[in-house]
Amino acid sequence: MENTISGKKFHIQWFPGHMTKAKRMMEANLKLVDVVVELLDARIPRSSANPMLQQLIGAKQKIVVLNKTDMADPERTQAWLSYFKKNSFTALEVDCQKGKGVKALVSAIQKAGEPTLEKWRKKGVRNRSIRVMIVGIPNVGKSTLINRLLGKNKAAAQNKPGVTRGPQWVILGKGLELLDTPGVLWPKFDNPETGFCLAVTGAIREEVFDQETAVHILVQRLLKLYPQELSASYRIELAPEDTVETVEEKIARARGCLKAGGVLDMNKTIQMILRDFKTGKLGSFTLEAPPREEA
Ligand SMILES: Nc1nc2c(ncn2[C@@H]2O[C@H](COP(=O)(O)OP(=O)(O)OP(=O)(O)O)[C@@H](O)[C@H]2O)c(=O)[nH]1
Repeated sequence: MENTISGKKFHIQWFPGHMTKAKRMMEANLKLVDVVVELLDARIPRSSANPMLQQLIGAKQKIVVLNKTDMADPERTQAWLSYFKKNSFTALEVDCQKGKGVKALVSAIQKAGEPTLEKWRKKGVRNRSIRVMIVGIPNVGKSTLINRLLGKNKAAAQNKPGVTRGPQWVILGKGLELLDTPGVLWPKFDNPETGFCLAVTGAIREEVFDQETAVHILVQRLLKLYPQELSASYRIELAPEDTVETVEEKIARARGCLKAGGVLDMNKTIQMILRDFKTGKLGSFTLEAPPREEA
């Protein structure tokens, strides 16, 4: 993929090959479940969704869950939840790291599974559990959510895309059974904007995109959306004549990113900004607004 975004060329070296196996496995597993929980990154609800999922799950019940809300703009999270609800989706917010919203999710799954149970009851089956599966793009927090639902550290959660494996059903209690293996949705790169959002939030490995360009676009975006927060976070004064480059230099100076001889170390600065954004240290930012708001 190569294209321009905000006047800058943004290229992602993406080889979808290794996602094919994950996709096949997910398709097979989807057939086994009653309720699908689609986990999205609250900072990029559009880019972290894969529209193909809807085709794959057909008429099955789906719950949209915005995760990492601790790192997202609360106002935009509410706007996205309203948007999903208006479009007839059950939508919730969670912070899987702290376990916020997980109880409400369990209730929502029980509610979503009720029509299936009703069908089974009509056939005379009384003790059938609701079968659930979590799906989402790499690094969105699937394993962390499974751990939260299990209440113990069973599935391995690591901050590296593509590490979740090992299928089996686990009993959650409350009439719920969870597929231990989440469905890994392949990231979509239908436009450079999506690629950029996936890159700066950690859904794709840093080796496959140009960090400098990604950070330039990120700083440009933050200057537009969250200038006060950016200025407060790095303790820099912003001026009307500032450009992305001058702002990055101010950040380098404020953070003492210097090479020998007092020269600004822009490489180090770029990596620091990217890390600060990814980990939420920079602030609670959401890069995408729901469709109607943007009009
Ligand atoms: N701040 C924050 N971090 C989170 C949250 N949920 C998950 N994380 C972090 O995000 C990273 C990825 O989480 P995982 O649970 O491994 O994600 P995954 O979707 O299973 O990842 P893959 O195995 O790559 O598909 C980890 O460092 C988690 O600690 C959250 O709500 N807030």
